[in-house]
Parts: sequence; structure tokens; C-alpha cells
Amino acid sequence: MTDTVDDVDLPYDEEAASQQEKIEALEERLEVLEAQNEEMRDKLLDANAENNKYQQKLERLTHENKKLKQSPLFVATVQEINEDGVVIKQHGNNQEALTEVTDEMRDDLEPDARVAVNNSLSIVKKLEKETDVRARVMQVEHSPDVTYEDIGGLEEQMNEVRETVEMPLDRPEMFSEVGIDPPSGVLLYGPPGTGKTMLAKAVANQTDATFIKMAGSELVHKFIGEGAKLVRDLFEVARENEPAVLFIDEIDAIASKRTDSKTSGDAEVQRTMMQLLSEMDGFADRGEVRIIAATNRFDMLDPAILRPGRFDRLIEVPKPNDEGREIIFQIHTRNMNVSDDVDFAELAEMAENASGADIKAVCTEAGMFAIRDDRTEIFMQDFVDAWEKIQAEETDTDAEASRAFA
Ligand SMILES: Nc1ncnc2c1ncn2[C@@H]1O[C@H](COP(=O)(O)OP(=O)(O)OP(=O)(O)O)[C@@H](O)[C@H]1O
Repeated sequence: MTDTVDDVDLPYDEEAASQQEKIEALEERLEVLEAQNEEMRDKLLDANAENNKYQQKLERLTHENKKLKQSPLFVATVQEINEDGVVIKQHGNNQEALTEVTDEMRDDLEPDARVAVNNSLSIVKKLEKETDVRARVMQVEHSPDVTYEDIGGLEEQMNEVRETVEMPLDRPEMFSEVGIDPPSGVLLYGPPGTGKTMLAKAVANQTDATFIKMAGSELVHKFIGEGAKLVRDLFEVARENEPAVLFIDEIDAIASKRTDSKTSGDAEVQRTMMQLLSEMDGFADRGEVRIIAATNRFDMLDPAILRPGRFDRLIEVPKPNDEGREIIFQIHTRNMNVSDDVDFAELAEMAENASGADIKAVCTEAGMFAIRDDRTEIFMQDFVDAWEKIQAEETDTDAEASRAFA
């Protein structure tokens, strides 16, 4: 706190000092204070100059940091940390390099750590452990709990999936005796929420196979060199868990039509796709691993993945028709306390254009209406209200999306 004039102790004895002595004492004090003031001003100027220097440095580092983060990064593994720096080995080309790091970064690194490096091979950041990445990208379920009875309105699709995926797993000898190769990959395509994942899970359940799911979008937009390696890992995990159903969701993220641009992001997507194709091609003796892929964007797919021996069984999974919607309503209300006044055929008619996922949401919301009303029985009106609410929410979301793209 700054001293106020009242706090200042006077440099003379108020009672004893003469007027002259008081003036002299005050002049002396003034001189000292002026000298101190001068000194402080110098220090302040120095501090300001120093501050400016730090501000500039901060700006430079922030800029540098931003630049480092923006340019595409490569993945490498730390081999050795020594006095000269850190020896890293790049993924993909296996080239070794010695790179310098800051003291803070050095403390954080250990041999075998995965790091992201920039074009000049400077370490930009330390990455998660490989096992963590695998866990995030791959979902492994040893016994998925979806059965064919849980899927409504996809009779034809179900039969086709069973024939192409289940038969080769259950009765491989049939194919060898007849002398034909079982179909390799199955591609399910159709709008979101129509039961593609469910079909893959149900077939894994039926054949006691491990269900391994990976989303194409998780593989790209990450770090250069990672996508292809993860695809390799994925097939390895599948082989280790035979019999297995390998489900690649959103395959369009790694297998869309080639674009002309040559950005490193595109190159990375290409590399990931090439790895997928080579895994599939080199998988002639696929053993007990079946591959199912899914997409909402069939029109975007690169024809290369549809060639014979790859995803050569194409199964469309459309939105359910009237009858399908009625069955799906019945499936999702199986365990609900539904009143006799609920008319499923009428519900199916009402929910025109709904996907299976929409119907599931309507059933849950109808249950919520009953709970809010302190009831345990769900009436027809609850379903009607739920459908209206969900439609209104969808309209809101659509409006928001179009605003975002406007
Ligand atoms: N045909 C269906 N029968 C019963 N329930 C369904 C059906 N389709 C979707 N559902 C419900 O919607 C949920 C989501 O479906 P699922 O994940 O299989 O859709 P998807 O087609 O794989 O969607 P996405 O393309 O968005 O990945 C399911 O868990 C289920 O509750």
C-alpha cells in the first residue's frame, strides 16, 4: 500500500525544532526522496524494456508453436536420449535422426515413447501410448449382445449377411467342397441409424465371434503414418481373436474417390486405404476373420475397394418401410409397460421416414413422458408427443446446421 502524507514520520521533533531546523530537515528529506524517485524511475524503465523483450519473445514463441502445430506432423519413436539430443526413428520410412529438444521436453521423454515430429524432425509433442490409441480406435467385444431378433424390417439383408458372413465361419468346408472361395468383404450401405452396426454385431454373436469395430474417421486426420499402421494392427488383432468379425464403419473416410489435390492429408488417407486394400488382398487365406464395412456415402466410394476379392458383396440397408417400422416399434417396446391403447401400425404410419435409431429414440422419449407424469404405463399419446418432440428437435438441429453452413 502507498503511504499517505499522514503516515509519514517527520524528520524533526515537532515540539523542539525551530522553524529553520524544520525547513532544513525537510529539504534534506526532499533531496533523498528525489534521488530515490530517480532511481525507481530508472528501474521502471529497465523493467519496461525487459517486459517488451519478453512480450516479443512470447509472441514469437506463440507464433512458432502455432506453426509447429499446424503443419502436418510425422510420428516417430524415441530410440535413445543422450547428451547430444534425442535419437528418433520415424514410422513409415524407419529413418533415424538426432534431434535437439528443450529441457522440459527431455524430462518428459523416455526411450520407446511415441512422439510427433515436424518437417525438420523437431519433436513437437509426446503422443499417447500405442495401446491407448488402439483402445480408442478399436472397439473389441468378445460377445456382443445383439441378436437377429433385435433387428426389425431387414429380413432380406439379414439373410444375405448370414449367407456371406455366417456360412463361411460356421461351415467353411461347404465352400471348399463346392470349390469356390467365400465372398470376401461385405459392404453395407444406407442412411445413418438403419441397423448396419446391429447386423454386424448380430452375426458375430450368432457365430460366437469377436466383434472388432473401427471407425474410418478415427484413422485419418490424426498423425501421418499412423493410419496405415493402425490398419495393420487391426488385422493383427482380428487374427489374434479368431473367429472374428471385423467391422469398419464410415469406410468412406479412408476410401473415398481420389481427389486431385496433393495435400499431405490426402496422401495420408490414400496410404491408409492402400494398406487396407493390401491387407484384404493378402488375406486370401482369411481363416476365420470376416470383414464387414459400412458407409452412409456409397456415392463417394473409390471403385478400387469394390473390385472382386475386396468388398464385392454390396448390401443396401435402407430406412424401414411401414411394416419394418411397426416391427421396430414392437422390438423397442418389448420391455416397456405399454398400454393396450397403443396401436403399432398407426405409430408406424405416423413415423414416416423414421430410421430404426429414430424409432428407438421415440420409444425412450415416450417412456420419459410417462415418468414426467408420474406414471409407469405408457399410452399412445406419449408416443405421439414423443414423435413430435423428436421431430421438432431434428428441425432445430437442421436449422442450426444450415445456419452453420450459411
Ligand atoms: N432395423 C433396426 N431394428 C431395430 N433397431 C434398430 C434398427 N436400426 C437401428 N436401430 C436402433 O438404432 C440404433 C443405431 O443403429 P445402428 O448403430 O445399427 O445404425 P447404423 O446403420 O450402424 O448407423 P450409422 O450409419 O450412423 O453408424 C441401434 O442400436 C438400435 O437401437
